[in-house]
Amino acid sequence: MQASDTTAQAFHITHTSGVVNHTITPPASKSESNRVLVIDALTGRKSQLDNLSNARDTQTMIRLLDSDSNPVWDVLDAGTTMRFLTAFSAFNGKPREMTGTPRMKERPIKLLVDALRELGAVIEYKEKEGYPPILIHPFKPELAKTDYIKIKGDVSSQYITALLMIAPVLPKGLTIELLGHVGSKPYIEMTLRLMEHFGVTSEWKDNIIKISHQTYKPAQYKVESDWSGSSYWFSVAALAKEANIELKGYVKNSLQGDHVIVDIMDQLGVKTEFTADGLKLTKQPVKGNLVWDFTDCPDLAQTVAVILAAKGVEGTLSGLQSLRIKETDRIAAIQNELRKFGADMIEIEKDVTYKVVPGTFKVDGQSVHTYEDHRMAMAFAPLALLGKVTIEEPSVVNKSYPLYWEDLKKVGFMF
Ligand SMILES: O=C(O)C1=C[C@@H](OP(=O)(O)O)[C@@H](O)[C@H](O)C1
Ligand SMILES: C=C(OP(=O)(O)O)C(=O)O
Repeated sequence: MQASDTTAQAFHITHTSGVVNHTITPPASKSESNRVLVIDALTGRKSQLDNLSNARDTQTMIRLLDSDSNPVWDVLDAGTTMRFLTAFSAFNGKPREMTGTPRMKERPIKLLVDALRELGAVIEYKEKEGYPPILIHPFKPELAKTDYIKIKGDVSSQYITALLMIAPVLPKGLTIELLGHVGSKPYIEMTLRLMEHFGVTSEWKDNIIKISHQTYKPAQYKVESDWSGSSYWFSVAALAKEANIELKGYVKNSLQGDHVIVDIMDQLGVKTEFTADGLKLTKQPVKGNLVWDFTDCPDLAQTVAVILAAKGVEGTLSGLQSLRIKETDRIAAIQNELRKFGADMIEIEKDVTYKVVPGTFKVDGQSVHTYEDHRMAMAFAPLALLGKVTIEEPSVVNKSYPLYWEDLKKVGFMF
């Protein structure tokens, strides 16, 4: 079976030598790409955006922004595309239906819709109250009813990013008061830093972010490689017998919060050195059991849970509260699949804190169900360094890392 045959039902994967000494360029960040695309659309499309991601989520964003006259925008399973384009469309002056996959119809959007309604937007739910699909009626930014809104910070930062990006376009700008604990905070910081790159300043003090009415300025921007996507290479380095892996396209002062994978993996057996154009990963001894809060970096939780189990190290993962509303219920998915290998992730505090217990972890031909979640496939595939493993529905990786299987193949994984 070819790794490029993404229609295959399952990949049976092995790696005979266990040695990985290669250079890889992971895809560009879909989070950065999707932000600069929306900012560019609000700037009259005059910027030069380099190295946009080939992730399906970004390609969907590009395709939809290119079809402004299309009354139905189907984002498929892309959370950022759904949330960012909902706020964008609310003030675009055109009628629009925003829809997506069956799973997207289960991912909440109420907090964002409520905030946009307060601003004056007219939005209806087509099926279930609080969830896509939604119908957005024409409305102009000049008619915005308020310049101050409150929104809960602990459900999805994507709602906040969506509102921030349209804030300078509103006649009086927008002040957002974040209520409660703020999750995925580095993603909000990334938004503000990218807005600044395109000429818009903001002020964030305590729980209040203030943006005055301003005009975005076209600029050149080059998207960095994806740090969430790098995590699977940290996993390969951790599980290989020998590893010397170079990852291209990364910078030390990244806008992406997931660069904390460097610190997490420093404890779990991977040493990182920054090079002129990326990273070099080599093996080092595991330093001890891991205790980590994933509130700021939820997309790394699956990778780290699998590495802990495979390395036979216990670890406590907290801050997992947003995992249940992502591409799948990621807490249940990790538990189900780790159990197939003799390990477990046990509940310490419901929905928030879990402990990975390696138990009798062994890789011997198990089949991993991927729940339409790219990160389930990518987090479990490196286990092929320890034995034969099957990954079901491998095409799920297209959402963020379409060439993942080709890249694994380049470093000796066999399908
Ligand atoms: O803004 C972004 O680009 C993202 C924010 C995070 O979502 P939440 O804010 O919903 O945690 C993250 O999980 C997602 O993959 C990308
Ligand atoms: C949660 C993710 O994406 P989104 O919410 O944008 O669908 C992800 O890529 O892990």
